[in-house]
Amino acid sequence: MFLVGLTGGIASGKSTVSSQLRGLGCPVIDADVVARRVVEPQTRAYRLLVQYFGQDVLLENGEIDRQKLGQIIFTDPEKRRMLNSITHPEIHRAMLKEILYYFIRGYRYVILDVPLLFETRRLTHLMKHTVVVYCDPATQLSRLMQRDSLSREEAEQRIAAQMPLSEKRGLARHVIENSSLREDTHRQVLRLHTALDDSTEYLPIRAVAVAAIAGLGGLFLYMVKLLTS
Ligand SMILES: Nc1ncnc2c1ncn2[C@@H]1O[C@H](COP(=O)(O)OP(=O)(O)OP(=O)(O)O)[C@@H](O)[C@H]1O
Repeated sequence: MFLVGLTGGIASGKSTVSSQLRGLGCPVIDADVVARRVVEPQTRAYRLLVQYFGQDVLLENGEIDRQKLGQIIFTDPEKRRMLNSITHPEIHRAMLKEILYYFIRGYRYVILDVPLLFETRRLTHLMKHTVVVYCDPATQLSRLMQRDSLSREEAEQRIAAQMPLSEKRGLARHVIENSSLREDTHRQVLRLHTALDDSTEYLPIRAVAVAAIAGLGGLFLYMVKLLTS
C-alpha cells in the first residue's frame, strides 16, 4: 500500500475532487473530519482540552467551540502548541487506524485529504504521491465569496492567510486544474485514478506484510508441532 496526499487552498476544490475520487471507489480519509471526531465529548482529547482551556471553549450542547478555540490560539502561540500537542497525536492515531483498515481490506493506496499538508510538512515524507487541486486566483476568490457569502475583502484576507496556491502547486507531484468545468476536473481525476491504479508502488509494503504473516504462520505451526509431539 502507498499513501496519496491530496491538498489545495481554501475553496480550490479539494472536496469536489475527493468526492469524485470516492465516486470511483477510492478510499479517502478526510483529515478535517478526523480532527472533529477526536475532540468529540467523551474522548481523551476533549477532556484534556476542557482541562486546559476551561468550560469557556464549550458550546451549549457540550461540544468544543472550534471557532472560539481558533480565535484563542490565533494570537497565543503557547496555547496553539498546547492544542496541537493534545490533538495531533490523536489525529495521527485515528488516521493510522483507518489506513490499517484499508490495508487489511487489500486496498493498494489510500488518499489522505489534508488541507495543510505542505504547511505542517509533518506528513509529506509519508506520501508517495502528492496532489494539489489548483484553480486560478480570480476563480478561487469568486468561488469562496459565493460559497461562504463573504465580501471581496473578507475572502481576500482568508486567501492571503494561507500559503499561496501557486507555491503548493510547485511542491506537488500531480496538479488537478480546477478553474474550469467540473467535467474537465473529472477527466483529470480519471487520469489520476488510472495512474494510481496502474502503479506497482504498493508491492514493497504488501510483500513485507505477506512475508511477516508467513513467518508468523510458520512460527505458529512450529510451536504447535513442538507442543503436540
Ligand atoms: N469546477 C468547478 N466549477 C464550479 N464550481 C466549483 C468547481 N469546483 C468547485 N466548485 C465550487 O467551489 C466551491 C469550493 O469548492 P470545494 O468546497 O470543493 O473546495 P475546498 O478546496 O474543499 O474548500 P475548503 O478547503 O475551503 O473547504 C464550492 O462551492 C464548489 O461547489
